[in-house]
Amino acid sequence: MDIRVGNGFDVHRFEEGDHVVLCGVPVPHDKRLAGHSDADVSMHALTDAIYGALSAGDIGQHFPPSDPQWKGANSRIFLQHAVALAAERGFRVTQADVTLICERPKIGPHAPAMREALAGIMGLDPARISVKATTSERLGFTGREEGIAAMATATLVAEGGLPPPHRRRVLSFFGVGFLRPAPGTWGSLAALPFAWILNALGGPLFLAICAIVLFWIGYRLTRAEIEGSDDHDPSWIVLDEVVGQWIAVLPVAIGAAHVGLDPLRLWPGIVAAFLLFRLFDVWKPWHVGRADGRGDAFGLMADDVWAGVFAAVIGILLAGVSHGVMAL
Ligand SMILES: Nc1ccn([C@@H]2O[C@H](COP(=O)(O)O)[C@@H](O)[C@H]2O)c(=O)n1
Ligand SMILES: C[C@@]1(CO)OP(=O)(O)OP(=O)(O)OC[C@H]1O
Repeated sequence: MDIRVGNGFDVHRFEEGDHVVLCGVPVPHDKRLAGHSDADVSMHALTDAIYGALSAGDIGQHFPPSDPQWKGANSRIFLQHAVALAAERGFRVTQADVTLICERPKIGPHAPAMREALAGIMGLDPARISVKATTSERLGFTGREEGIAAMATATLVAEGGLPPPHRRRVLSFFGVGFLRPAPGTWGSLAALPFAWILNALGGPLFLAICAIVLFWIGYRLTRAEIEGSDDHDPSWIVLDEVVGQWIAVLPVAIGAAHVGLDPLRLWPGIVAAFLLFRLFDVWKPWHVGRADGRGDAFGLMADDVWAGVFAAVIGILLAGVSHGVMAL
């Protein structure tokens, strides 16, 4: 694990105006901050803290004040760029601490909204963001209310393993999870041809082993993906549906192997495994709901395992009824 810490500092002077923008939140004031952009001094300090942790220069190098396209720009553009650059290099911002230095306006009442705003921009849990303020005891330029200074610290963590873009490719089953509507259903559908290929390659036991390995991969990658995020069950993660669907279809593969047929010949069984798995995954009865309720990476993967197991058991019962009782 690679942990980096960066700091940032910025100052903007006051000019005539009626509000300031701090951490993305408009705060009523009898002056405004002057700058080439929206002069969000706190967001600039935080952006620089992230660039600092990455040893990636500073905000002025990425967004030169001489460039007219940044005139009046919303500073979230700068912060988002820094977070994206971190992700590109395999880092996730896990914590940020911002201190504003000014006599006025009072920051305390706006701090919760500021934390929320930064969290939204950075895709981070607000609990991992701090916004605080101090006066400078009327000393210096901040004490004379000529401007606002801000300092910030950011912690970045690279987990090792797959960098985030590749991780997302795997977790979304190579983009299937981004199909809309019903990404889980698309994930289940996409799982079926791969189940057929794996079964053709090594039989039902090989398919079962692949499901176990994929569960472990999905768990590790999901844990890395949702750690520090407030979304603990992103809908685009469908690797769990792939594992569940493979489990659901296992009895069909075993049955086909038993009678020496291609599983495709048992297509009603495959359709039943698909529909039953979707039913249990959406309905979330008993263990499925309990696993889902854990709200962690293990639960995200395990609820589909249970849905797959339920679908497999009901599938076996239905097969028993149709072949045994009804002699179809
Ligand atoms: N612009 C500011 C400045 C300060 N605060 C809050 O007031 C507390 C006391 O400030 P000191 O400079 O005397 O330490 C400070 O801890 C902040 O909570 C503020 O909200 N806005
Ligand atoms: C943000 C940029 C963007 O043009 O301009 P300013 O709003 O003036 O902010 P500052 O922190 O002085 O400098 C960085 C610039 O890159």
